[in-house]
Amino acid sequence: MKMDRRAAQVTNAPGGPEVSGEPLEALSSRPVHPSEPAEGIEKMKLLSAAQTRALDQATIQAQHITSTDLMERAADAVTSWLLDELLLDYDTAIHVCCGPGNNGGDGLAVARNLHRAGYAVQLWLLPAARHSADFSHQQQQLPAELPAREIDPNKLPALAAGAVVVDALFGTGLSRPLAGVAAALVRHINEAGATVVAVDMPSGLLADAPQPADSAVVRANYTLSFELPKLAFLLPQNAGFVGDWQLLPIGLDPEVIRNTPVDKHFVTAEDLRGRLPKRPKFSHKGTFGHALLLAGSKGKMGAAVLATQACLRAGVGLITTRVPAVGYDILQISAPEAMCLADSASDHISELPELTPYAAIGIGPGLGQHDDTREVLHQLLTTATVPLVIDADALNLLGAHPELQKLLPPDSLLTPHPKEFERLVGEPARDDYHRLEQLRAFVGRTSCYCIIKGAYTVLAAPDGTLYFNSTGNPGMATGGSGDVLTGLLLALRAHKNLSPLDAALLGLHAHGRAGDLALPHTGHTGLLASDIVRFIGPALEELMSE
Ligand SMILES: NC(=O)C1=CN([C@@H]2O[C@H](COP(=O)(O)OP(=O)(O)OC[C@H]3O[C@@H](n4cnc5c(N)ncnc54)[C@H](OP(=O)(O)O)[C@@H]3O)[C@@H](O)[C@H]2O)[C@@H](O)CC1
Ligand SMILES: Nc1ncnc2c1ncn2[C@@H]1O[C@H](COP(=O)(O)OP(=O)(O)O)[C@@H](O)[C@H]1O
Ligand SMILES: [K+]
Repeated sequence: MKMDRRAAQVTNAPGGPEVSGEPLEALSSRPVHPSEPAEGIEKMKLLSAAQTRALDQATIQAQHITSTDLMERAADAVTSWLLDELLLDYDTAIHVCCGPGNNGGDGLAVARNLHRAGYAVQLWLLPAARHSADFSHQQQQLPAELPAREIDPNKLPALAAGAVVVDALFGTGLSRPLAGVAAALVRHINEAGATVVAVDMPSGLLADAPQPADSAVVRANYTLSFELPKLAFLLPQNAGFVGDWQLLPIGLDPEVIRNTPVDKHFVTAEDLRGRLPKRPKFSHKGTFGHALLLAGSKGKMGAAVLATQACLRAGVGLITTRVPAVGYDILQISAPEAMCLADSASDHISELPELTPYAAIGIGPGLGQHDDTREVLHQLLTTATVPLVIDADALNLLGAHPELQKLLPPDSLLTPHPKEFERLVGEPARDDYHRLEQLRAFVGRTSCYCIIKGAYTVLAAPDGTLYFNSTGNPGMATGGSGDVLTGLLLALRAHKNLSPLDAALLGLHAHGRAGDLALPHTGHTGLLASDIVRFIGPALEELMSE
């Protein structure tokens, strides 16, 4: 079976265990009402560990197969990946470490497959009082020439740096932090310098909740998960455990997946393709809306320029950009397609223009936090009747003056990075899971859409449903990328045939995709925000209806 090429990859950002918190599932049962999400955004649901186990069982029933059959599919997929992607040599030492449950059962079947194919497998079992039925079945299938040795805590296996370790200790059945021999073995694996491939989950990592700070968790180079990603893979704090993650299809039942209610999605190109209306033959600039952008201050005019250019490249009909007087020439020269309204103040924006002509309004990039500008934001929040996109210093002003948050028109779209989000809610997050709860509470309180930017930017809809973006790359971690996103989102919010949710999802996807399309021309290091602007057009074209 071949690897699913849809899989995204995690950057190897510094990651590590952080402080523990209340499990996300427990917290999320409070304010959130898992609802059917936007029609059709369902290709990659993020299931809880319990839902994943239920899906395995439901697949077994629906397809009239045994749990062993499903395990064999999983083991075949892992074996093929190891052979095709890791390009194992026959003399590479492969250590398969198995726990007592079905994750261990997967490992036993992988070890058997590799042994039969002629590879140098050593099989290690964690001592346990009980084993799952499928584990025991797999153990009986082992050929006599493949001995399974029990791990001796006083003599842990010697793992050479060039070896491959297949971590099949624990998967979705992890019920508590690892201790004793399991924890010792995990720490031993982490120190060995071998290539570590985790089956389904890095052992010790929970699928959907944080574990205590000092827990033993496998630090995998690769995590091979089945069919659907897990929430844990998308959070920066777990990057050092998960490594590059890949999804291997094992034929889990699509009907059951469709009927499983979730409140978290991993949004793929497949979900969004065709959602951007094609430009009609007889369209004119009025068809695509007139956007107003309030941006820039002395020394930060680049933000206004990038957001304006991005808005234009994202197909807005017209854009007018309000800038301080100092920015007038700069904007007119660098974005000749835009109209420019200069403020009477030289260095900051001090007056709100007449709002009647506009279909959507963006505010924030390079704005500064002058008192006059705060007053402009206040007036905007109280008078605007069209969609708002709020970014950067406009968010910082909302954080510094929380009373303004009560004025946010419903369905506004806020675009903070984690630090801006912290200022907005006025409290640091304990960890990435807690931050998601803060995000859900914020959108619930304000009836707005809000994202938190990052490698997997997450969008929260007012009902608390979370949508993780799947595009983008670390080259985009560069000044101005966020300004480009604001301009792009503004254009899509000005589009009269897009819902607020579709505009946000399309914008996030196209932004990351534009960064991905720029990459072959620039490399990660040389990628600039203006390169993202250049590829917005092609990125949006991929999402356009026929
Ligand atoms: N279902 C299917 O058909 C398919 C499932 N698949 C595979 O199954 C995996 C899930 O298997 P699973 O449910 O058996 O759980 P698993 O992760 O092996 O661990 C459970 C065992 O560990 C124990 N245990 C838990 N925490 C512990 C701790 N901290 N320290 C020590 N022990 C601990 C726990 O014992 P208990 O909690 O009862 O004490 C129990 O014995 C999944 O990730 C995928 O790889 C695939 O083959 C596809 C088909
Ligand atoms: N490692 C990464 N992978 C994918 N996208 C990234 C990564 N780092 C940053 N980005 C994207 O780049 C943008 C950065 O935004 P922001 O932090 O506001 O930058 P700035 O304030 O400089 O404009 C966000 O859209 C974010 O999702
Ligand atoms: K594992």
